[in-house]
Parts: sequence; C-alpha cells; structure tokens
Amino acid sequence: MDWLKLRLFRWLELGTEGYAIHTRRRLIVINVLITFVSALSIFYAIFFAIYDINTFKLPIIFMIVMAALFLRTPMLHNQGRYYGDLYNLTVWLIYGGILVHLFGSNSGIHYFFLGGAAGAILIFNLSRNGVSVFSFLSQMLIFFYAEVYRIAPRDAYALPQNFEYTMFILNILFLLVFHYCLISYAVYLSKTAETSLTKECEYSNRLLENMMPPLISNALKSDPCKTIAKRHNDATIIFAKIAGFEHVYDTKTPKESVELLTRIFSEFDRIAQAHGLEKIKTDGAIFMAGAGFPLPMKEHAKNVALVALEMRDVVEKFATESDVDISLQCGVHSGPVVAGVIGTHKPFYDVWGDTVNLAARLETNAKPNHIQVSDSTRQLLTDRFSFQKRGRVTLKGKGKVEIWYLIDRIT
Ligand SMILES: Nc1ncnc2c1ncn2[C@@H]1O[C@H](COP(=O)(O)OP(=O)(O)OP(=O)(O)O)[C@@H](O)[C@H]1O
Repeated sequence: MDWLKLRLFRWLELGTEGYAIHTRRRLIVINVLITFVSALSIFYAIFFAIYDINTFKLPIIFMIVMAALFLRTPMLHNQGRYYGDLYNLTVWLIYGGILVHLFGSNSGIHYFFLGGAAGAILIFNLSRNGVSVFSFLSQMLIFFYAEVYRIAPRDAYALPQNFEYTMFILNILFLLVFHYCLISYAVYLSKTAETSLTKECEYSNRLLENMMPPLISNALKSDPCKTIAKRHNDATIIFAKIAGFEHVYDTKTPKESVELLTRIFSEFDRIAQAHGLEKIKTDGAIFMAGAGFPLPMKEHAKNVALVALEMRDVVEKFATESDVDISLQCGVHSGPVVAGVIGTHKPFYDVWGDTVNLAARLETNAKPNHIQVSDSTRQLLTDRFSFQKRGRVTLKGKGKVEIWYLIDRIT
C-alpha cells in the first residue's frame, strides 16, 4: 500500500521539480486533474466496450488516445511553467467538446466544464493571467452553450434512455468526487498556509520576547516602527565580568570553555530573573543587567546588590568545581538611564547614559573578586549591606570618583 502511495505521489509531482512552491502546487493540481480525467476516460472506454464494442469502437479508441494525451502533460511542465496548462486546456476543450457533441447534453458530460471552470479558479486564483481568464471563460461558454441549446447526441451514438440516464448519474457522481477533491485540496492549502503562518508568528514572538522585556516586545508587536526610548530616573546598572576566564580557553577545550561560560551565565540569568532584573546583554565574559526599567522598581539598588553577591558565590562555586582560576569582577552604579530599542533589523533593548558608562568603568577598574559600587548606590543600601571604603579613584573620563567595595548583606 505504502509503495503504491509513494508511486502515486511521485507521479503527481512529476515535472514540478525545480519550480517555486506556489507554481509547484498549481502543477500538482493539474497532474491530479489529468490523472482523474484519464482514469475516467479509461473507465468509460471499458464501460462502452462492455455495452457494445462494435457501435462504440471509434469513441472507445478516441477516449484511450485522449487519456494517453492527457498523461503527457507532466512532460510539458519541464518546458515552461504554463506549457502544461495550455496543452492540457487545449486537449480538454477538444476532448470535452467532441464528447458533448457525440453523446449530447443529456449525458451530463458538459457539467465537467463547470468543474473545469471551478478548477481554473483554484489553480490560478483568477489572476489577470491570460491562461487563467481564457481557461475559465472558455469552459463556462461551452457549459452554457450545451445547457441552453440542449445538444442532441449523434444518431449513431444515441443511447437508450435508461443508459443515458445512468451515464448522467455517473457523470454527476464523478463530478461530485472531482469537486470534493478540489475543495479538500483548497482546504488543505489554506490549512497548511495558516499553520506555517501561526508557527512563524509564534517563533518570531518567542524570539522577540527573549530579546526584550514583555512590555517592550508587546509594544513592538502592535507597532514594529514605533520608537521606543524612555528616561528612568531611578535605576541601577551592573556590569559583571568573570575575571580570569580568558585563561580558561588556554587550559580547557573550546567546547568545555563555552559550556562552562554557558552554565555560569545560565545561573546569572536565573538569579537576575529571580530578583526582577532586566538582562541587557552578554559581551564575551561580561554580563550586563539592571533594575528600575522598563518598569519602576522601588528597591532597584538592593536587588542589584543581592544579585551581585549571589553571582560572586556562583562564580566561586564553578571555580572550585571546574578547577579554574576565575572570580567575579563587578561594577554597580545607580542613577538615571535612558532605555530603548535600537534598530529595526535585529532590534535589541539597551540602556544608555552616564550611569551606564560609570557602572562599566567601575567594572573595568575593579580588581578580580571585588564588587565595586559608586557612592550613590551605597547611599541607597547603607543600612542593609556592609561596605569597605576604597576611596576616591580617578576613572577615565569621569575624574575622581568615590568607590566602595560591597562586602555582604547585613542579616
Ligand atoms: N549600553 C551599553 N552597553 C555596553 N557597554 C556600554 C553601554 N554604554 C556604555 N558602555 C561602556 O561604558 C564605557 C564607558 O563609556 P564612555 O562613553 O564613558 O567612554 P568611551 O569613550 O565610550 O569609552 P572607551 O574609551 O572605553 O571606548 C565604555 O567602555 C562603553 O563600552
């Protein structure tokens, strides 16, 4: 059974290789149609042969020849994307026209032109394409002509009334099957398109949600061109570097090094998330995050300080476990920031301003295994954390800045 199915699918896709997906679909529908019409022709050839082979010798030969001509259509797809359509349409108009002429309107054969016109709508979407319009109009014309003028059968092929009636019923049944196939295919196409659209949409939403806070990603989803930039007066920024990580690359394999960094940063992510911080980015062995944006946070400095202390413990744990000489080197500063989204291609949420610059400077200026905070951050935390004064230090571009080491929380 599977073998037969595979053969059938292969046959239906014949001549469609190499075309764009929408053209392939159209050509596959044509292959389905010609297979259906050829099978029907052979069925009728056998039907007439059983009924009276001598009288219907010519129509029987005609039907077999036409079935063979229809089956040639896939070979023409290779010549050009409309060759198969034109060839198939020409064969069908001649074939169907002659059959109506031979067996008359009462046989119901002309209803196949109605089905063909509906097929043209499905195949071409009735675009302004000449083949599409010609296919639809010519078939509708033949149908109305046969229906209005009630064409009589050729004398030699006039069938007894009950036979003619059987043929009519059979044709209507076949037409129903034909329409069922067409509609099922149309439904299948729209379902496939809908599913892939939903998948794409979910994927890009997930990407956007991973790249920026939900508040921002929702704003971008509703208006992708919106400029997102906002000043937040009470924020705290942390730059956390894994000092000594550059030597890990010398002692461990690239895979081991990247795996270790990923595990550490995953822990950082978890800690930051648990304290409501917004992760901004990682750059090499530096993890940057903050609090107080995009939504205000009353305890922004406290939460960042807690995160810094937990990060220090995490790095210590990994250093022991993996036997590497790494430690946390951190800079924290509180003040106003501007947060927003840069770019429309690969957009990302970022923060800027002097507060960010100073936090970065505090990190680069820190010694390994030290969390340096500015005086403004310390003032927000005095009663809950312990500090050690480092003193006034000159930082590049900032002049003399009072710096403190964050030691621990006061329990
Ligand atoms: N949004 C941000 N993301 C990452 N780093 C940042 C961000 N904003 C500022 N920085 C970093 O803060 C540091 C200080 O910035 P500042 O503007 O004071 O000086 P700069 O002249 O840009 O610094 P540098 O001379 O180190 O390039 C810089 O190293 C910069 O990379």
